Amino acid sequence: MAAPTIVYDLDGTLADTAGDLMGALNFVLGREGLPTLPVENARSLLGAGGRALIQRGFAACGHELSPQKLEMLFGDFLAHYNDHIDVHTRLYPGVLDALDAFESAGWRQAICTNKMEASAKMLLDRLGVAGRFAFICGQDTFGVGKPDPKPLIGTIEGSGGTIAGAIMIGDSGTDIKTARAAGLPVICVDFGYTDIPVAELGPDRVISHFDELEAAVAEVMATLTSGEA
Ligand SMILES: O=C(O)COP(=O)(O)O
Ligand SMILES: [Mg+2]
Repeated sequence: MAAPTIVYDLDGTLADTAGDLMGALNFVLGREGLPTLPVENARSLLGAGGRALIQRGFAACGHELSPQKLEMLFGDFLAHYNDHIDVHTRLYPGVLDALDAFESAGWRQAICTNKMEASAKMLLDRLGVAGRFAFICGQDTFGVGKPDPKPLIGTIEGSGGTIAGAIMIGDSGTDIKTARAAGLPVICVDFGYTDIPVAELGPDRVISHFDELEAAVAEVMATLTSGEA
């Protein structure tokens, strides 16, 4: 059987990126003369990519954006973000050990994020882990972002893996919907960016630390092969 594939979401799952994403949002809000938003707002603003973050951030300040204005702000947001991508951003505790464990066990590992592909690759490189992943997929890689299953399926295929035997690890309802639409099991961390507690959104398992990931994956995979799913 081909090596199984584990596909990770990035923001709120592998890395705590909220400080730098909210920093870039606050840069464009400030430039428009609007108040800045606290980093705690990240839970309800992140998860659907940069354009959605800007739209939601401006909506929180009572502003609707025209498509043209949004594109202009997105360009400035992205330039600021890419220049400050790892000021506050860190991998969550236990991530490196988990990546080591799955690599040693022969898994293919990949990323499927709603970040832009270039930003995701730059960030993973700065965090010293880009080489761990067989494929890194962003919101622009296949022309559509999560929750459409296309980027997840493309990530698995791009990694040389197969849907059967693949699993998604995420932090939000977006990741759960994406995994379900692609027919994959999904495990969620409970410390990421979602305003509704992730346990209420129906993942196969919830973990609170990466130390719990190997056991959770083993349990979910055993359930699938025994047909109890
Ligand atoms: O950039 C975002 O809003 C979310 O990205 P994610 O898909 O890695 O959580
Ligand atoms: Mg996420």
